Amino acid sequence: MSETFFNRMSTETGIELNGAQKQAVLHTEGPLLLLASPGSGKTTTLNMKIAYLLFEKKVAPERIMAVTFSKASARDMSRRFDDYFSGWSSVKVPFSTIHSFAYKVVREFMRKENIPYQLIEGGGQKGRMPGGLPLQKTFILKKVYEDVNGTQATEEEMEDLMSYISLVKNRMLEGRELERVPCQAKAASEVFQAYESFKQSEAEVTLLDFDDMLTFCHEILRENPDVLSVYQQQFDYVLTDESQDNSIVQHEIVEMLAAPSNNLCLVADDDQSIFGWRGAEVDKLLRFQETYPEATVLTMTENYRSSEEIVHVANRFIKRNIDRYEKEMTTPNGSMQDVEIHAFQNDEKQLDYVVQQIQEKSKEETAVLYRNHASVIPLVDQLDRAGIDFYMKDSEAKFFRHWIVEDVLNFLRFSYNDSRIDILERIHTKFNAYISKKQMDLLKGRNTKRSLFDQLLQLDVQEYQKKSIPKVKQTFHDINNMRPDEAIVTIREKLGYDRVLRKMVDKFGFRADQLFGTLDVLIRIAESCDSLKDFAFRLKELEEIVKNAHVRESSLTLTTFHSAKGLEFDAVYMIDLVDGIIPSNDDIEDYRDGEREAMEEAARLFYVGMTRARVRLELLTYHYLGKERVKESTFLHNVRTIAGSTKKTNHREVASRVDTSALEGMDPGTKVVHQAFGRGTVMEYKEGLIVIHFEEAGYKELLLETCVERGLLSKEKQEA
Ligand SMILES: Nc1ncnc2c1ncn2[C@@H]1O[C@H](COP(=O)(O)OP(=O)(O)OP(=O)(O)O)[C@@H](O)[C@H]1O
Repeated sequence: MSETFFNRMSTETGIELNGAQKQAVLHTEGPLLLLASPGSGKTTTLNMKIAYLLFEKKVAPERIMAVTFSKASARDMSRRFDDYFSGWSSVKVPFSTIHSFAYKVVREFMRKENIPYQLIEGGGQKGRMPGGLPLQKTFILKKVYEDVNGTQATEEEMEDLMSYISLVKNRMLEGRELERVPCQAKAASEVFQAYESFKQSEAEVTLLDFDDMLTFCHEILRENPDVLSVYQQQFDYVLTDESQDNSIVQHEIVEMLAAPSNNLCLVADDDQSIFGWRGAEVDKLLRFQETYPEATVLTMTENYRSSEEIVHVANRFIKRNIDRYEKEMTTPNGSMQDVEIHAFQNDEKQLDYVVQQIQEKSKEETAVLYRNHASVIPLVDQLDRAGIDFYMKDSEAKFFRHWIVEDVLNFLRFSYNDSRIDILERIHTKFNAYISKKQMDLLKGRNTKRSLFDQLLQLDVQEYQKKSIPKVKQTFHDINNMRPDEAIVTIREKLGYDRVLRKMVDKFGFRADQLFGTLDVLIRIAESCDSLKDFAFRLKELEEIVKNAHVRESSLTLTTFHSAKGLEFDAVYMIDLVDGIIPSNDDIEDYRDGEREAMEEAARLFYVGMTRARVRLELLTYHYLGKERVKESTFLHNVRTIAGSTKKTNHREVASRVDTSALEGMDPGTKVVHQAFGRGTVMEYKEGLIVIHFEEAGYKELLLETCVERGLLSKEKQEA
């Protein structure tokens, strides 16, 4: 009977399921973990499974709970389902997110219990805080931060606090555990507790943020067996896609809901878990059989998406990670073209290359992938100037509102007219005229249209100011006649803005790479502008372009690695592959301190990126970012090693001088034994150094030559 179904499915959809996929479709009763590699048809199989339940087992659609990761993936899933089956039936499957289910539970419960509540995220908030500000999450957080610390939170601290709160709630942490979660914001755990008590007691109604949906829903279901039972009886089958990105609280909601029949199907790829920073808990998957001893675990490792070359490189690459289910990804697709690696002199040359490639190969469905939002702005600028249309998956205009951008614009405004006290007020502490608060107050009282520098000199100024103020005045005057890129460099170097920023980094814990990165991006944009006015205008224009880029139709997609999840393209360019960006400096530091979690997540992000490509995968790096010398990404180095060893060229310059036979295939992920340190896994091989994580001795960087010469290191023998 099922063969008839599969035959019909293949005629209707053009997809002939493989053995593992069919097995996954047919396994409907009891817990199932479907662990699968990228492009192995997870989403496809999940759709087919739902079709099987509906059309073959005649399950009513409302008795299936099909959960996706985000609203966007719920839409994608629904569209794919319609593409496959709209000719078959007009049934609509209610795909939803855990969040929307949780909100429904909370809503119904609060209504029934007559508990008034209000959301503090997502717009449309009613009510005011003491002081008149709207009852919104950010305002509340700013207020409680100030109450706890006596100072205002910086933008970075706010961002970090938001992630911290999300993580704490998604992992359901309490008490001392709160202090163990790293957060750059001062006294984060106290701020969190103050925030929680504000929400519960300050307003007339209970205030809820988005994460509260999950924790409240969890609590309601756990503490009210009658309520839980009502929801359990609504669904016969629970299926979740992208389960590697579910947090503990989300996993537990799903588990409660699927009980007692446990007709639960989790579709996941532990190697694509990239949301650990907001509480995703891959460990839950790794322990699935502990939770459900009767569970079936199926793996699907045949990648239908990518070429042989891409699959080979990605498969070898991800083995550098230790915390994972071991799988071997293969592909029925043939050989197409090598994975290309290009190293440019600087980021500007990389940009030129990408734009030129896109122009030449405009027919291909292409994506440019990057880690940070800011790094794509210069590309947006160049593409727009070249008249190339693009779509941005997660268009983010926040860059243009960053205080660094505001500062630079204010410097430029002041260079036009140095009598504007309102502008000097905002920047007087940020350049080297050393204007004190008292002097500012005196200036404010004067109210004339003359140069504020001239007026300052009439006040009681310090000896050093007598020299510095005329110089600064002249520099501002010069800036007004400069090209905009030159003007920004002058602000940074001659007016001392860089120095001020460095001090702020030390004092307030800002991230230096972000601040200076923002300035570098501004310089890139300024380079194509003729005047300061042009530059200011162009920034506004770019902000609009970015804001509108998520609605355009185009064969070119610009997206962060994170948002590329689940997508596929003919050609993929991964840009800015340098240490400090991917992996980030924090990832590298943690790793050197013996904590591999962040580094492994960064590697997964890199892996998600590579596995989006069907045919052409280009990995791009450079030697200089602006003026700063940078190192190519460790991950790119891994790929070079893998690609090199595939071609049988000897890429191991050091090893070639010694007996290399012991090292054949010692790529990241290889299990080794060291005479002194015991068993371990190769993490990295770079410039003669091999980094190994030993089970007992932890991380070691060893000189490969020495290890080989002395016969200290060998590959672990595979068990027969
Ligand atoms: N049995 C099959 N035969 C041919 N093509 C298939 C088969 N299964 C899936 N595909 C195709 O392979 C591609 C990848 O499938 P899908 O997007 O479902 O994979 P996935 O596992 O969800 O990927 P990822 O986790 O990387 O997002 C799609 O183009 C899909 O149509």
